[in-house]
Amino acid sequence: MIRYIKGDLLGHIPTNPKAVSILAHACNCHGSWGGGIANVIRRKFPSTYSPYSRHCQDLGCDPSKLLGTSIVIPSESTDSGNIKGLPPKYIACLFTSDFSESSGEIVGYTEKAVKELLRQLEELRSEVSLESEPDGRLVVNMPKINAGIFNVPWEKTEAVLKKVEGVQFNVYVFE
Ligand SMILES: Nc1ncnc2c1ncn2[C@@H]1O[C@H](COP(=O)(O)OP(=O)(O)OC[C@H]2O[C@H](OP(=O)(O)O)[C@H](O)[C@@H]2O)[C@@H](O)[C@H]1O
Repeated sequence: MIRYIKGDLLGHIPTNPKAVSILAHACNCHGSWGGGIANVIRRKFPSTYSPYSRHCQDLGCDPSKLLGTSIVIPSESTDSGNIKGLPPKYIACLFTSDFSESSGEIVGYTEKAVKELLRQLEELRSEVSLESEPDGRLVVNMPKINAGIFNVPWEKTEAVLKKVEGVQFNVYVFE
């Protein structure tokens, strides 16, 4: 299920103030958050950049080992992107492209990475109170992933996200 919310993803506040919010974004395999929302996340949640970058280096920045996978990185409470009184946000990295993939390939990797993310979150929720809907479905907050620097028409990514069950996607639309 997709819910569109007008506004800045970084300003997301969960309905339950005790819940940990997941902010997901599309990542490359080079270990760089240079532009777009990745650069904003790097500035707002600096504690999450090294774990992302190290993860890429550890796998030799090898697209064949990274594309279609995801990692979840808890931010530090000292990161300026965290909101006072709320638990530190967790940043989810979806490895969807390495700049040489076609739109179709990016969409395929997006589906795999999102499903892997959900598997990780289902395990994590036994230890951490993750943001969820009243019916228990996990909530994943994201921008229109792939629709900027990765240059994939949003409708293609949207079609894939619509097929994923058991999760509520909050897609923030930055005006
Ligand atoms: N605060 C905000 N709240 C809500 N929505 C926001 C927003 N700020 C921007 N948007 C929108 O969010 C969509 C995605 O646009 P982006 O271009 O960011 O990401 P993308 O997924 O296409 O591409 C990933 C590569 O971008 C970087 O590349 P570099 O490092 O520079 O090489 C990464 O590292 C990857 O490699 C566009 O609709 C933006 O309008």
